[in-house]
Amino acid sequence: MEKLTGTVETIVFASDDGRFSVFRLRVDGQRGMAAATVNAEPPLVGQQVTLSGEWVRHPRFGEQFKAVSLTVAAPTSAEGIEKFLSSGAVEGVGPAVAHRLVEKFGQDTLDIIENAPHRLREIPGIGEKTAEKIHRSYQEKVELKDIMLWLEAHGVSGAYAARIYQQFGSFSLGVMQEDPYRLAQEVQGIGFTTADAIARSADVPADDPSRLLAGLDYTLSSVSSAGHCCVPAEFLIERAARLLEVPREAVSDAVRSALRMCRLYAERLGSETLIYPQQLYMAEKEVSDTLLYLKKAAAVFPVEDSSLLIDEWETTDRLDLADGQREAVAGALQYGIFVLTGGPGTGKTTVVRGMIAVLEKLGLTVLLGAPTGRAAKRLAESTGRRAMTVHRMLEAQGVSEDDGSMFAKDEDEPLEADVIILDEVSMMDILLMQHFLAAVPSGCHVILVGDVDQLPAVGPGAVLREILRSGVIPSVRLTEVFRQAEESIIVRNAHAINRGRMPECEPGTAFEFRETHSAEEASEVIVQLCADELAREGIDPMRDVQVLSPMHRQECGVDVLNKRLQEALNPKRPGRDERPAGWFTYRVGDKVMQIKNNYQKNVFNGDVGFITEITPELVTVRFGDELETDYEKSEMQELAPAYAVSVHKSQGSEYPVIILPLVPGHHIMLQRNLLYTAVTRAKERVVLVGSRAALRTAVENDRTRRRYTLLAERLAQVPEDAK
Ligand SMILES: Nc1ncnc2c1ncn2[C@@H]1O[C@H](COP(=O)(O)OP(=O)(O)OP(=O)(O)O)[C@@H](O)[C@H]1O
Repeated sequence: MEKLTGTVETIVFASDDGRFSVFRLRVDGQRGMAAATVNAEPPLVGQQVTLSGEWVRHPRFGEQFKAVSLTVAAPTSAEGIEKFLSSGAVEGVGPAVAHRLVEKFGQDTLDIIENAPHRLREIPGIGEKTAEKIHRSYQEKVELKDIMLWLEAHGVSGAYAARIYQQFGSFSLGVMQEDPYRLAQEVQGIGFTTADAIARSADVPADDPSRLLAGLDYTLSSVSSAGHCCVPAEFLIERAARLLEVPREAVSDAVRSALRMCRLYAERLGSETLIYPQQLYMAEKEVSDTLLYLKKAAAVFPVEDSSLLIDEWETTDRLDLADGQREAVAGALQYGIFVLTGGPGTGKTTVVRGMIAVLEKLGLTVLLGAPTGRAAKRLAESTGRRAMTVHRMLEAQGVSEDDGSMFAKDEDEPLEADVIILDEVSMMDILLMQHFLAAVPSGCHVILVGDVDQLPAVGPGAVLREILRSGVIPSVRLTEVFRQAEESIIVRNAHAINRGRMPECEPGTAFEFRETHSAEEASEVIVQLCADELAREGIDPMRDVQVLSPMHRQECGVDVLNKRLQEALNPKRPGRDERPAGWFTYRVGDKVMQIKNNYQKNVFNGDVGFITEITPELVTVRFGDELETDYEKSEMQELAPAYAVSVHKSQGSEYPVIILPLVPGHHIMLQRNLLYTAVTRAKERVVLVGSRAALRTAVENDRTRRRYTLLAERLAQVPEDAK
């Protein structure tokens, strides 16, 4: 490793996320300048830096010093100080003021800015406010530099400095030294591993209680991101002990003390003890309590004979409801909480329309919602009423959910409605359900509609399934399929798959299977179908076809398919602007998906659009016919390429044609409810591509991985008279 010392002359490039920069420096004892790169925030112009790393040859930029670490000393010479201050690094100081300051205070300038800012007023033109501004801005730089130095000195990348400073300001060094695990909890982008590296270098012992707790938190959060609300104690202890490299007994003790502090909670189920993080314990308990309360506190609507009202609607709508459907419409009038489930084409939407008609006839206010923007839009279209996302209904505050939404609607300011109907409830996790139920006014009837056989929510819990499993919440499960036979081979096959039977796949029908012998071949067939075969049949591969995949990585995973489909459907051309962002280079014309709800832009998770323009600052995306939205560089992570999307991401959306690869490499994802969810996204045509063996595995595998949650037990356990 070589060392290089010099004075920074110019900053050539600094990435927005502070993870990479290029600068030029005048190397000590040498003539001329050198270019250097570092995976960190850039130093300041005028700073004395010492780099260690190696010389490399960049194909475009030539000889560069690639630094793996950078340490900074404040400029010491008067000339260096003036250069540093002139660079605009300190607010309130430009070249003229810098010159006057150095002329007056010489080598002491920085010392005076830092420790005696009142003296800055000796310079004509600097008043009290400006002096204070200069002091504060310089102080910030000094602190940031100190944090960076501390991190580098402890073997952790200085790139985290800005984020730590943003969160803890002047307390940063204190937090890093005294309570480093707070970094993992409170600084975005810092996980347990980084916080642990910082803590260990600050000599925090391996069995320090704060370390054990942080390790438990981390293990529990990775468990909940796999969809669980709780986890068997044994499993938690085993995993945390392995992560922390400490004996199991130490972790057991930490669990016991966390339970005493109410940081963790425990429940017993048979011989098993299940451990919850506090947030999910509260969520599960509140959801259970509120559901039972709603059941008990249902308002009695002014209707003598509901069947007359239903008859009337059947006549106007020229429809004969099946018994289950009738029971469900009546359920909306009768119960404070009611669940309607059923597969595709079983008439859930028809029942919802019936419910709305009957409830409105009684002059009741009905609110409609769904967990995603796409699902809300479809609900609005099929009922002819306004429908909102649950987040919007609850008036989520904050730009996107990641900001840790707070909701304006809650128990203190509940929603205003007599009845609330939510669709696609299989996609709601326990936390969203908790927030929703908190905002339901007393006496209001809540109707939850969804297909319980779909994949559960991405977040923790399996709310819909658990409510049904409890057996204590009134519900109807529709099983009869009403869709016309000819248009419903997709629906028929969806039901077959759901019962564990192989689907009928016939060439030339709306449900085809293309046999391939390798993942490479499958991905070639998919590209050929989109770029050639379907296009020749007049199907627009960009707008009408959605390629889905069970996985992200691997040959037939979402990432590879996106690259290959982009190459085939929207190739590189001179004059077609591009923007690299992470692993994908976006191009004008690309099909993209919004992957977070963004209330300011009015675009929601799952919305698909096309890039219409790329400038050095902005990427413009058109969603639908009306909405055009600009994305700044820092917002690009809200987008993902959408030539192919994961089955999970497709939940709640429908497409004319879906193509799904099923190859043995997808092994763990070959599950019945995943295949079922994918197939039920298609309105007109399904093409499965892969091996029959993989299809069979998916159909037969109904061992959907168990989700640890005790919502059903909680609901069912409460003594009958309290329900
Ligand atoms: N009782 C009935 N008699 C005749 N046709 C019906 C009946 N119920 C529903 N249908 C028809 O069956 C089709 C499917 O119904 P609907 O759209 O309500 O089902 P769904 O469960 O919401 O389906 P999906 O989940 O696929 O949207 C529609 O064309 C609807 O008009």
